Amino acid sequence: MTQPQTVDVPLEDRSYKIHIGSGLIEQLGTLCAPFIADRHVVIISDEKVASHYLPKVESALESVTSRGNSLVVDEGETSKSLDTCYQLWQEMIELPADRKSVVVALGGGVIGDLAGFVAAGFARGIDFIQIPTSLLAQVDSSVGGKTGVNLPQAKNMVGAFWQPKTVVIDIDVLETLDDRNFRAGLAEVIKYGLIMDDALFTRIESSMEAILNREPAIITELIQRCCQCKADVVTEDETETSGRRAILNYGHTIGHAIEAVYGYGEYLHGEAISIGMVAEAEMAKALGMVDDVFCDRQKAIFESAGLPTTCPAGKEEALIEAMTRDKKVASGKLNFILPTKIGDVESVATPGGEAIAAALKACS
Ligand SMILES: NC(=O)c1ccc[n+]([C@@H]2O[C@H](COP(=O)([O-])OP(=O)(O)OC[C@H]3O[C@@H](n4cnc5c(N)ncnc54)[C@H](O)[C@@H]3O)[C@@H](O)[C@H]2O)c1
Ligand SMILES: O=C(O)C(=O)C[C@@H](O)[C@H](O)[C@H](O)COP(=O)(O)O
Ligand SMILES: [Zn+2]
Repeated sequence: MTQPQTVDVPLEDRSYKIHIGSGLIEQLGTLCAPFIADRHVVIISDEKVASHYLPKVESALESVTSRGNSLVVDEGETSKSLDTCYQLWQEMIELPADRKSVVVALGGGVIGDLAGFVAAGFARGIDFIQIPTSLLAQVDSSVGGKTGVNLPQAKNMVGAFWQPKTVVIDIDVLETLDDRNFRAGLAEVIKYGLIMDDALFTRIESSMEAILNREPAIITELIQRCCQCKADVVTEDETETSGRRAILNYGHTIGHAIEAVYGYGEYLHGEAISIGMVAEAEMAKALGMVDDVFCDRQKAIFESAGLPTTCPAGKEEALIEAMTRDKKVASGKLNFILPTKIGDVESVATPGGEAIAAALKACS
């Protein structure tokens, strides 16, 4: 077994390590011992992930604590709701969990965001650990401490910044992830190339076959590079105050609107932001920030990853309405993160109607 790689997230008293490698679920006891030894553990997972990995995780953690419970919710985006939080808080108080209990999020981004928020709210905040199992969660959502749930009107509208104590990424679990969800995770990987790492973008372009074949070396490399990119951004602007962290939102203004307008079921997050990035690049083109060459190259990489780049016409008004509820709206002005070249983006305050129309036309 090769040594796990680590990425540090230096955030003063909220600092933590991300461990990346093969066979790490078996090593969970050792990796998590500093945070869970002899403490009560509440593993939160979804039914699909639990069916594959819960017994293994429970048994690995039993080596460091004898007190633990597992709570399993339905799989899918609709579990990222206040109703599910309430249900989990009720179950935790009955266990009973207390302020020294530790939540372990075992699953994709839905479970990480949900369980993180459950931990942030329970007894005014208890420790939590991320064990991300989808590609999307391994490259993005498990890092950085954004936790929360959706409202029907707006994605991720209720939440908290709550950093995990550690993140353990076992690449072996990707074996059981279905193809559609694997490709959805690639949308966030491509995003990191587009917003801040042109070499990563070129690497993805030239390695798509190996990536889609899930060759461990390239997958480990992508996870490591994305986690490092995210750690760098989060370290600079943990709570999205200076604006630096907002670059991670490229494609998300339209992407989140698509997810909400279609009822959080039709499009996976990665699919919605793939369409969102294509549309927002058209907006940047309408503003003279990028040219056709950029837009074509970006669209081609999403197509080669098997990701959607359009959604049906007819929902433009609902999409605009949903965008007005984006968390990047400040003092009534909606900010978009738009590309200037591969590897760089800028924040643009309320582009004109023509640019927004160009973006929505590109969606359909
Ligand atoms: N907090 C953040 O910074 C951040 C960043 C990006 C995305 N997100 C959020 O993440 C969510 C999307 O995450 P996701 O795409 O992981 O969705 P998800 O958690 O629903 O997982 C996708 C599907 O894959 C299954 N699955 C997960 N791991 C598996 C495995 N190893 N084997 C078999 N099946 C597995 C799940 O059961 C689910 O059906 C969205 O809600 C999005 O808003 C948050
Ligand atoms: O971590 C961040 O910051 C991001 O923006 C990462 C995004 O990929 C992610 O989808 C995030 O949940 C979106 O955040 P939001 O603040 O727009 O809800
Ligand atoms: Zn995202």
